[in-house]
Amino acid sequence: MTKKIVFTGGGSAGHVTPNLALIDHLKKDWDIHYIGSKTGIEKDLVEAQNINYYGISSGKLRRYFDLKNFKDPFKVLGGVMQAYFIIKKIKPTVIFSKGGFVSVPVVIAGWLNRIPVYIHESDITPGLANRIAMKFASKLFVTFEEAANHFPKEKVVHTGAPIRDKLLSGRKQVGLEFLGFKSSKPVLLMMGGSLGAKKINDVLRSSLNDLLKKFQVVHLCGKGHLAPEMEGLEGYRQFEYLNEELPDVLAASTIILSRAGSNAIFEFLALKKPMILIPLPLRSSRGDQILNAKSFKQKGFCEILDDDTLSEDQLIKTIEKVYHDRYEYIDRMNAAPNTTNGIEKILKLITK
Ligand SMILES: CC(=O)N[C@H]1[C@@H](OP(=O)(O)OP(=O)(O)OC[C@H]2O[C@@H](n3ccc(=O)[nH]c3=O)[C@H](O)[C@@H]2O)O[C@H](CO)[C@@H](O)[C@@H]1O
Repeated sequence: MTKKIVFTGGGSAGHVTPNLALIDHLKKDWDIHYIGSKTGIEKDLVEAQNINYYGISSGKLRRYFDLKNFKDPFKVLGGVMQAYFIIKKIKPTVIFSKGGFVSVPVVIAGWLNRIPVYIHESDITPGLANRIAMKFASKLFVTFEEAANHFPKEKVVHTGAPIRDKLLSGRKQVGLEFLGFKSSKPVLLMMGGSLGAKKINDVLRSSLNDLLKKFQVVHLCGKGHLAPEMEGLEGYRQFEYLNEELPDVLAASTIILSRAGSNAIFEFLALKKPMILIPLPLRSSRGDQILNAKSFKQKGFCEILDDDTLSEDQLIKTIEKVYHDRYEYIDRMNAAPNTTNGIEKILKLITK
């Protein structure tokens, strides 16, 4: 009998790309199904891989007051019902959840169907979705070693981050050609999290006059954040989101400016790219990125800038410092243990 697995997770790419990394390895021997929301980023990313996709209704779990908070519990309940019948029909061996609010109904429905549920948490502290979901899970896998303290001891396993294989085999020259960049000038890659980062986009763009004297800049600015007036600027390329070309563009990048989303920064670490991180501030998050960035700074992998006080001058100076000291950051990353890929450990636990 073919082994079957249901994946879930969505809302932003960080709740999807780790699933894709695992799916790549399971495709050959497992029958794979994905339950996500009807319109989230996960739908496009998963369907592009020709995986059976089921859209369910899902409510957003908010930490702030909103009239929708009264309607959304009913959507979540509706999602549990839909997921329950989908899972009952598929009869999977296991369910793997990467979190995000759409995963909650799926995890509950899996538990109701008595299917073992495994959850992965990328950040040091669990998000609201995973805090609810972990009560229904058999095992909890975590990216950060420090995260183990925030989960029930009997369930938690430190595995590291599942990283897509293709990201680790990018070709520098192909990346430079795709970007239309020269090999004689360093490349700064800016990744603002999968949904972009408006404030950093603005400060980076107004620093370009200075930055482009020393660097070529490739800017992943997020959906709806392209600046048409900057098209054609020599040494500057902007994209809303890169998929197939990302491995080559990463290989062509010398240093990275980024938010501090867990998956992205572990990918940069695996590729040994010195980083400048600007974590999402507390006023618009639970502070998970601040903890992620602090952990990397403590290990000497990055510099941190504060989103609230970010200025052009500070950004330019920090980029220049990290570029100047780049080999020191790379040495520390090379010396760090277990930083490449959590895939093997997770696969072992799932397939057991
Ligand atoms: C706003 C928000 O809530 N952000 C959270 C979200 O971030 P977000 O969804 O931005 O996730 P991450 O930064 O962890 O990962 C982004 C993923 O998208 C990929 N990518 C990005 C841009 C692009 O053009 N192409 C591409 O493939 C990256 O390679 C990476 O695999 O989940 C992370 C993991 O739980 C958290 O740490 C973040 O705090």
